[in-house]
Amino acid sequence: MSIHTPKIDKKVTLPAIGKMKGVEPITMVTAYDALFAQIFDGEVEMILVGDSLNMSFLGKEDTLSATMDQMIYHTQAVCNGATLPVIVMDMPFGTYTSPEVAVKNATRVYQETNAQAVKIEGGKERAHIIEALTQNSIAVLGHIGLMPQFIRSEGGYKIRGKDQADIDKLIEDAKAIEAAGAFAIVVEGVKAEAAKVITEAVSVPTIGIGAGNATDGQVLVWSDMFGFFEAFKPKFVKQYFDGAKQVREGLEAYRNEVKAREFPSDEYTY
Ligand SMILES: Nc1nc(=O)c2c([nH]1)NC[C@@H]1CN(c3ccc(C(=O)N[C@@H](CCC(=O)O)C(=O)O)cc3)CN21
Ligand SMILES: CC(C)C(=O)C(=O)O
Repeated sequence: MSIHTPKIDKKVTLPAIGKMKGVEPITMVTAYDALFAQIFDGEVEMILVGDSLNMSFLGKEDTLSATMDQMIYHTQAVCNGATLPVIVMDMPFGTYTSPEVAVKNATRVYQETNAQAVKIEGGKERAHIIEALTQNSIAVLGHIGLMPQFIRSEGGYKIRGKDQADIDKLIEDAKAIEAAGAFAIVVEGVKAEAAKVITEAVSVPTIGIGAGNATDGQVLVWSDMFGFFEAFKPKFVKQYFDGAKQVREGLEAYRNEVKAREFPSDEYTY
């Protein structure tokens, strides 16, 4: 039905993502269902089925209680809606505690969904997990910097890369997960200067969120960028659409018409 012409007209592959570094910024958004995935199909190179869905779909306070079953269900929905972007599923908290556990859980992602990769939070300390996954032919998107699955143990969401020691640690993390085989790395909540040097230190693309504009790509949570998520608004969120406001206006019009017996008019009546 759409008269819209998509920007991307063929399947995006993981090697194609790698080749975009230094050539063209990579665009990524989250999606949790088929309807929005269908709208995003052909518009962005990558879609993340983020465990942020625990907050912006399920309404919980943090991401920690997301489960494999829940993530797989949403990833199936997203894969039903979008076929062109690389689709990445976030591995939930506690599902990659050892190489064996990680391989067992991530194998389900390839067997039960059409996702091309999984995302794992963690730097050097998780490199052996990423290595086990990639050696078992499961593609991994790394994730360093502010890592939401660490919120309780860290005592909050903390911006990283504020001093040279932390920048050095982040570079070490990025290099370790690149060496372990990650095809790209999400760099979240990091000072722009730090994200720039991290990006320069690795040969795989960095995908930034709250990490300035020197990374090789950007990712945003769809419900943040379109104004549906109202629980909080981090500084890095740019709102491109006023979703909640538009929906409320639509609902008010509907309510008024129903109350006035104006809807359904003849046009909508058998
Ligand atoms: N809807 C949504 N959007 C997200 O970007 C997101 C999620 N959910 N859930 C998982 C994580 C959590 N994220 C967050 C949450 C809060 C801040 C935050 O409060 N940031 C403060 C700065 C904190 C500091 O200075 O140390 C801010 O004011 O931006 C940042 C990232 C990003 N992720
Ligand atoms: C914020 C992004 C990068 C994420 O991990 C998520 O959506 O869960």
